Amino acid sequence: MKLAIACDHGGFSLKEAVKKYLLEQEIEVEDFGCHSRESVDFPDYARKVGESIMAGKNELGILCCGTGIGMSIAANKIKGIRAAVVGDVFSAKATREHNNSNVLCLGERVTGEGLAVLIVETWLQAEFLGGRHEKRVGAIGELEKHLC
Ligand SMILES: O=C(CO)[C@H](O)[C@H](O)[C@H](O)COP(=O)(O)O
Repeated sequence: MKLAIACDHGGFSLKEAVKKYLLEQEIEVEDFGCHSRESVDFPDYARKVGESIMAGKNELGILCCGTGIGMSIAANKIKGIRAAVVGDVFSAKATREHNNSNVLCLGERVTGEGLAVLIVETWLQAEFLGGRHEKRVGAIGELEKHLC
């Protein structure tokens, strides 16, 4: 599996920790930056990850910022991206099983490194359940077509 990862300055340390974990699991990671604590704008990085997924270059993405919220708002503007801010293990599993989320957003100023890695592990191991959720995820796609 190929995974895209990125952060802003507020999520830099967490991105590095998550990346280290992923590489230890022998998961192929494409790192879109940033690469330091120098202030940057998170939408630029959400865009890089979202576009790489929609172009088929990566299957899933992980975005880290201070809260995870700005990254998720930005990533969800890209058609086909279902980004979820997650701060607990239950939601990590549910957002794959029910929402088929393809981007996980984490907040370094909110979630400790140990929990964040557990969230990543849980999110990657969970699978979309389909069934009744298929129709609902499809309805999200309809919203992207501006039908309402
Ligand atoms: O966008 C965010 C909040 O949703 C991220 O947490 C950013 O990392 C944060 O806004 C950056 O804030 P800073 O004061 O410029 O470090």
